[in-house]
Amino acid sequence: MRGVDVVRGDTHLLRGVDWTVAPEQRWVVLGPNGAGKTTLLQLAAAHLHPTRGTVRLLGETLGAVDVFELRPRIGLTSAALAQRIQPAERTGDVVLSAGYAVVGRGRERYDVHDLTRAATLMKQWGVAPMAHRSFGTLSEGERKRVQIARALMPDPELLLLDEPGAGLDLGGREDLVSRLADLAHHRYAPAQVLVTHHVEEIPPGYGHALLLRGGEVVAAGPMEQVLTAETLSETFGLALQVERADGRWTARR
Ligand SMILES: Nc1ncnc2c1ncn2[C@@H]1O[C@H](COP(=O)(O)OP(=O)(O)OP(=O)(O)O)[C@@H](O)[C@H]1O
Repeated sequence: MRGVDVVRGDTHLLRGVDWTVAPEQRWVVLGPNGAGKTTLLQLAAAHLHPTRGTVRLLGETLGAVDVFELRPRIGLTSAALAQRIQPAERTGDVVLSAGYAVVGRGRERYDVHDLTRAATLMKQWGVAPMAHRSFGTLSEGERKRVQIARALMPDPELLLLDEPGAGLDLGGREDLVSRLADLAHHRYAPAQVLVTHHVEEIPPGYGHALLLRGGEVVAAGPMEQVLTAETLSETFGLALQVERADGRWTARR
């Protein structure tokens, strides 16, 4: 992104954003409520165009590419997408139908490759035993993992996770963080961008951070340089102490 503004009425949702994610990088986007994180991710998912500036995604420029060709190359999980999944949908179909970028299994035909990939991803994300259950009967943690398996189904080049830890209990969060850490360390995994409010949710293996406040970038770059008491305090508007131990981060007043 170069000089990106997103403006609605008189409000700047994003202002002057410059940001580059390289294929092998894993980024966390941190900021308080209303900072513009979801808006940033919507741009990165080719679901939104900038008002000003340039967004280049996977070698294509937004505005000069058919977004329907671009979107299957990008995996996205978000609360908004999760709401579109029918509670009665079979969990296995939620994952399987992602290959066709549809919610709800219709008349698509799946080959053995699709079925094998869906089964493998469901096993990796610990949801294989629920394949035959309806999505609506799953716990929040299980639903989150199903959504990530779904996002990975088309083998995307870029994976965008909007608050995957929201609504999870401590055990669910720790399980998710360790699975995301495994994915982060995987050599052939896609570039990854994870949006969160909490430094405790940063998986080991994520090396870069972008801090957002009021639609503007406070800091962006290698995690150790960016995630300091000073920048985090500025981002969240309160005096914070930041600590790192065994690859995990904590913050407190
Ligand atoms: N269409 C719109 N018109 C005006 N303001 C909008 C519009 N869409 C979003 N906003 C505002 O833009 C700001 C940024 O929203 P965004 O959802 O990107 O923030 P966020 O950082 O993801 O917040 P949260 O952490 O609460 O999810 C918010 O104040 C929101 O109310």
